[in-house]
Amino acid sequence: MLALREICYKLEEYKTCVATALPEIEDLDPASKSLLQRYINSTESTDPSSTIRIQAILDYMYEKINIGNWKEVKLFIRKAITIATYLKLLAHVRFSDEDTDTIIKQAYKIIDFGILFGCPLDKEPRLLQNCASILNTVNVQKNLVLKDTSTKEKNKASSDTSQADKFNAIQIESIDCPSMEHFYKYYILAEKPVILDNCINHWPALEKWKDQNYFINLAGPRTVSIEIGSKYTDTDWTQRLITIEEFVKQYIYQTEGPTGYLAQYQLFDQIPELKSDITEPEYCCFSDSNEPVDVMAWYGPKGTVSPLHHDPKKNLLTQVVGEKQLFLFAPSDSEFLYPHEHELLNNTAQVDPRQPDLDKYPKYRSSKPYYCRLKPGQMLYIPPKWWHFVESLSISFSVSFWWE
Ligand SMILES: O=C(O)CCC(=O)C(=O)O
Ligand SMILES: [Fe+2]
Repeated sequence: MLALREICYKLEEYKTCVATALPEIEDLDPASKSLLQRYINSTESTDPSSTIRIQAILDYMYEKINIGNWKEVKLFIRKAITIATYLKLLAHVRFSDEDTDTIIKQAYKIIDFGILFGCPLDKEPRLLQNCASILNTVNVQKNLVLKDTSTKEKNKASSDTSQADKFNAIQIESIDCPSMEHFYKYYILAEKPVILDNCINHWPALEKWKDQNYFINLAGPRTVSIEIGSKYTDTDWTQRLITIEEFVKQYIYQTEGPTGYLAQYQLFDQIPELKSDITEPEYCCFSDSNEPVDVMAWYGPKGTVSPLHHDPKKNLLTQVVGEKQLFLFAPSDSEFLYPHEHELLNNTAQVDPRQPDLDKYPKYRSSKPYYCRLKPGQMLYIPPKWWHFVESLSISFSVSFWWE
């Protein structure tokens, strides 16, 4: 366990790389640049009022990124956010006069703002993640009040395993951890979905993640972005920034109020400690590109719904905690599923396969649904462009591996 002063020294070791990164951000306005430059300068950072001045830069940048479409936000602004965040963190840890617990919790909030809205610097792409790892070496008091009910939920949900008939659907076949060749030939090349059993028995996550206190312990004060509302196609759907501790307490265990879902979230990038609980499946090596595999977390209570949609990459959707029901359709079924017309939603279809409205969507009758209930320890291979609808039947944590 390190003292706060040592933490400061360790954080400050990144100053040199930030100092070289700043001049390379070419389009940044000279006023912001020279202000940031002043704070990288070590004598200036011993001034406690620097927190306020750096915050002013961050507020200004934040205003800029909130204009227009997120995808069009200029990278130089996001790089400047990363640098300003780092400097704010230094000033905060050095000058805050709160108790250590509060300082550390606040420090995680500062870092996560930078991770969410900033972007990697070329020279030190994991700057803020590394700062978080340094903070992890200080022991903060944990506040655990939760009882784990996931086992109860799981048993209830598992009581009915074969629902495929009820939905007039074909049960997706499951096979025991196939050889690489078998998986490649009969599923990847054939573009066929399949459930893989017994491939992740060695994952520590299967045990560790059953207890939601584990996440509070490991990363309670970290901020994440969650989705609120039953599904992203609803008009009242929104997103919210929240700490993991608040999320677990307010949304994982809640039975009333709107559903909160930590969906399609790069949690393992932000909190690398969680990565050691899982392993990238070897099947992901069958790739047509050098792009890294996208590893996404899907963590939520019972009742989260991902409406019928398709994704461009291959997917091994891995169930770690709880149970989900899924409906899959081949790409050739698209016309029977009524994709939304708007460009932003045209990978999403309107039909709800649980209760298809056949008056509104008569062609659905011609579709061929595939169905499964995915249980802890199982992986579902979803070929690229296959439609999928996903509903959690209990508290659930899934990890998807997307690759090209
Ligand atoms: O689990 C979910 O809610 C959706 C998962 C999904 O759509 C995916 O992995 O591509
Ligand atoms: Fe998906």
